[in-house]
Amino acid sequence: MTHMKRTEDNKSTISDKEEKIYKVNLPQIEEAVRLILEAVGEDPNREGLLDTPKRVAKMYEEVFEGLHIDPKEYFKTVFNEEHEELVFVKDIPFYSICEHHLVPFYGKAHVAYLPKDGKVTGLSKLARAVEATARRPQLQERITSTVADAIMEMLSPHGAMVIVEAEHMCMTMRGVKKAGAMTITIASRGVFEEDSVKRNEVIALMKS
Ligand SMILES: Nc1nc2c(ncn2[C@@H]2O[C@H](COP(=O)(O)OP(=O)(O)OP(=O)(O)O)[C@@H](O)[C@H]2O)c(=O)[nH]1
Ligand SMILES: [Zn+2]
Repeated sequence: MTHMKRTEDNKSTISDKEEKIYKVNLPQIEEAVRLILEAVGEDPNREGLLDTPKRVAKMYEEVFEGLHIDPKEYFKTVFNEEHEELVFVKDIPFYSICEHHLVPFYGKAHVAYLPKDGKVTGLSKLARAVEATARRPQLQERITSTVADAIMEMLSPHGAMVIVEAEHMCMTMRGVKKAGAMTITIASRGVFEEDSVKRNEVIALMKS
């Protein structure tokens, strides 16, 4: 017989995190933005720019809110469900900020794992882990491996596989200027690392 059980204490951990007021130094960001505007030759006191430092500070608070969340926490939500075949959430949209240039990179993440010993997490938690990991100064490779490693550590599955495909604005609007170039990164753990058939099954589903 199968049954689903939610771990109550874990649920409250997530809620606490989500309701947290992020401690970001907004005035310091505002001052920095005023300095940048001055430095590029703008007048931060002209009407159109007066509220810009405030807006940018709030934007950074939002896009970097993942700095205050440990994605592993989400995988404390575990259902005891005897399912030992593939679970795959694909096409999870995400937006992140490249840590080299502080401009966006964005695309889709695909997260698969093969549960073991009845440890199945909530589907939304896979997407939440991507979101929390993306919302900080990042590298695409690090988003990919962080999510895969968090699943492995918290759920001890047979394996986990994360594929991220993204376009980097630092390669599009500046520098090499190659609009449309997509970067694909893969992290394969456990059986997905060892077994190319299993890996290819995920890749085929991703493309379907
Ligand atoms: N591996 C990796 N590199 C990234 C990522 N985002 C941006 N980059 C790269 O980081 C590199 C930084 O290179 P640098 O030579 O230090 O900086 P740069 O002079 O601005 O480089 P260009 O972008 O080539 O003009 C560039 O090649 C970017 O394309 C990422 O998520 N992963
Ligand atoms: Zn960059």
